[in-house]
Amino acid sequence: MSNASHGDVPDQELLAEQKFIDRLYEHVDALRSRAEGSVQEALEPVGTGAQARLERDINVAERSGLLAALNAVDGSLCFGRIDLADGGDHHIGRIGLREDHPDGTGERAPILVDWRAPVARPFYLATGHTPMGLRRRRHITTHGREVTALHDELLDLTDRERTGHEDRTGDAVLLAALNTARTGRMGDIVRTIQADQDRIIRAPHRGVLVVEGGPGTGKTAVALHRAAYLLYEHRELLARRAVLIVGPNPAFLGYIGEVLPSLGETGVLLASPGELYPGVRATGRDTPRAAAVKGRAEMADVLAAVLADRQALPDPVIAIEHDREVLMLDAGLVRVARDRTREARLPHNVAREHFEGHILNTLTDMLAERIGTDPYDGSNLLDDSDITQIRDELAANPEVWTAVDHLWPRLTPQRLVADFLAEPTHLSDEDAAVIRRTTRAWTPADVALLDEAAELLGEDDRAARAAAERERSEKVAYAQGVLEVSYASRTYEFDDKHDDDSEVLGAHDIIDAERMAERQDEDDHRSAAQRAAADRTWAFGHIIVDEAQELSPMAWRLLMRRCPTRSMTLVGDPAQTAEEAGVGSWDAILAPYVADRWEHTRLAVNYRTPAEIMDLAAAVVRAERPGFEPPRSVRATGVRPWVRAAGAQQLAAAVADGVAELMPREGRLAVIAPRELHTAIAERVAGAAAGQEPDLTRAVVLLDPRQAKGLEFDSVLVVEPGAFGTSDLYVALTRATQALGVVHTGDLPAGLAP
Ligand SMILES: Nc1ncnc2c1ncn2[C@@H]1O[C@H](COP(=O)(O)OP(=O)(O)OP(=O)(O)O)[C@@H](O)[C@H]1O
Repeated sequence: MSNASHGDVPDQELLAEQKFIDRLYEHVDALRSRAEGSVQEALEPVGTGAQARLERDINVAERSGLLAALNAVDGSLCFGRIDLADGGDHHIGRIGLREDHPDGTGERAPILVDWRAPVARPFYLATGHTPMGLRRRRHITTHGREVTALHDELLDLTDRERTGHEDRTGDAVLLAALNTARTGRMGDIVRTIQADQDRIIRAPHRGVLVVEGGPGTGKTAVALHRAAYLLYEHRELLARRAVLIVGPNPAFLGYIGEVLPSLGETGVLLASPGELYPGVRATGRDTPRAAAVKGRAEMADVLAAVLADRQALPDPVIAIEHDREVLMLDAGLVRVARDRTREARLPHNVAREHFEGHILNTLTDMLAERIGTDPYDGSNLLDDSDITQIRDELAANPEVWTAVDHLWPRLTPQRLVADFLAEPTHLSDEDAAVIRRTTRAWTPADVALLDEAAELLGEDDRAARAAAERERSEKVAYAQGVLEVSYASRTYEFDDKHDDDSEVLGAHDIIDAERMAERQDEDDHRSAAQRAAADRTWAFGHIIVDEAQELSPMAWRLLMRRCPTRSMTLVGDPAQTAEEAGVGSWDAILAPYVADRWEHTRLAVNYRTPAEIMDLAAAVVRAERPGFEPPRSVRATGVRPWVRAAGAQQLAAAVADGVAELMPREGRLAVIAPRELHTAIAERVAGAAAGQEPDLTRAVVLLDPRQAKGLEFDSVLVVEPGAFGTSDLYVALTRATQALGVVHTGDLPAGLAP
């Protein structure tokens, strides 16, 4: 709330900001109604001409992109202002806006600076020691379109002017954000990005950037804001190639799903590792052991060996009847054909054509020798055209194809992996038993195997590709012409940069000629992210992986294939590793792909968990690893967490009491308990959301420790901590922003016991 008290005297500073914000919204409303009108217009039927349809597509893409961005930022458009030491100021907001210059020259002057623009950077980094040319930084708090508070920090310590809104400690806005009741959906942090976070968000590093930090250090927030920043900074490339954000499970992706739209960005694909194989929904669940076996790097070799077994040899011969002759394909002949085919080092399905050729040649030679040999001198009486005719006739014999199908079958990834999981080979008996499949459902760990299989098999689509390529080059030439027209007529002012080749969302920026040509197909109006979701071989412009410590080596192989440029941001915390399948160190993850060419950064301040709770959580880890250092909590609340014993029969009742006690007036509470207790607890805690993907926006949510990963709540009640492993317990204890209780019947783990 406003920190200035002026009695009945209107606060001039507030009034001035309100006037400015009103002007911004007038501008936005005008832009919006123009954009709405033109989307409508652009959607009007346009006849059947290719050119008309293409122009309509450009218009719809361009205008609806602008509209979506304007809608997304409504209500929190502008949140800051910087006053420069040499006069002048800039307002900072979620998007940049320009308006007509008052001098009527037709110039368009920036009135709101996008938070990602270089001009806005001092807003996040300037300090009294390093003012970066600033005199003052102002945080503007709004409720809807109304300005409700201002917080000013003087950065020029010699300046005597006061506004009446001074924030002496400089952290009032941050602390208010941290103490706000949670909604069950992660919010953006664009108003209060801290300097160490800003450096990561804007890191110019183009390769792999690893961001490590303990619970609540803002790793997820930073990763998402980095995505938004990169989309701004490299809009042309990234809008075309899309950004992929990988999170541990669909519930987590739902939790973070609103952050980027609130920053005006929608061209991003969010997916969990189980969603990365188009056409497959991984609804099954593996045991941790099975996921670990399936995730091992050796599985790549195992699958290759499994596939090699499918390139069979006759046992002992295959007899083919042809033209009253019987041709015998024996193991020796087929081995030669197989070795020659393998030498080409092509994926299995692509290599099949070679194998067919070798087998046909073998049979042709056999037959030619049999029917064409001169009985007197042993020479062959057949000429080339006879040989060709024999070959053609053999190629028309279905028995030949039955043999080829047996010896070198065409396979889909699904077939190969399903057969392997039904009867696993090339593994120890113990590992085979662990992964043998009992249901038909695919699991997230299977997805990496399917992807590996798809690589090994390849797709024999050369004929289709050649035809598509011919057609496409004609369209590209045509689309290039249309784009040139679009570039010449770029107009609108969704921009705060002065140079003209920056961030305007023009058709020329978001779509290049090739993509435009593809889009020309009447029913393909998909965005890059949508196209990427449907294409296993899509190469993303950038990949962000959250909870990166959980991914298995096989999952890394899949992700690295999706990002040939290795432009990636990986965030994680090895101390929170839950999955057996997870890789132990960044080195182990990255060495096979980028050797040591990756950067490591660390976040050390915990913005979520108050110091009192963090002390307890750290004690649990220290009991196992004495030197363990948790991140430093940015605030203390004075509220101590409590630990209570309950009788075995009273556990559910004690949980219900704990919930009543910890229930925040506003906000969310989570009960984190072993899954086998969920039914009993749900009976006592009315209205709690539960299940595989519980609705996190409900007041009370019942989770197991794995589901709690990455989430946060105002209050948390941890039940039966003795049943959790150390890292799961560490995760569970660090989810609360305000209050924590623990209820147990059994022994307490070391660190929690008094
Ligand atoms: N600069 C900031 N301003 C306001 N809130 C912040 C800031 N940085 C982080 N937060 C908040 O702190 C909380 C924790 O952030 P986040 O979930 O990104 O942490 P994390 O490192 O991913 O945690 P974990 O590893 O425990 O999942 C979130 O509510 C986030 O909005």
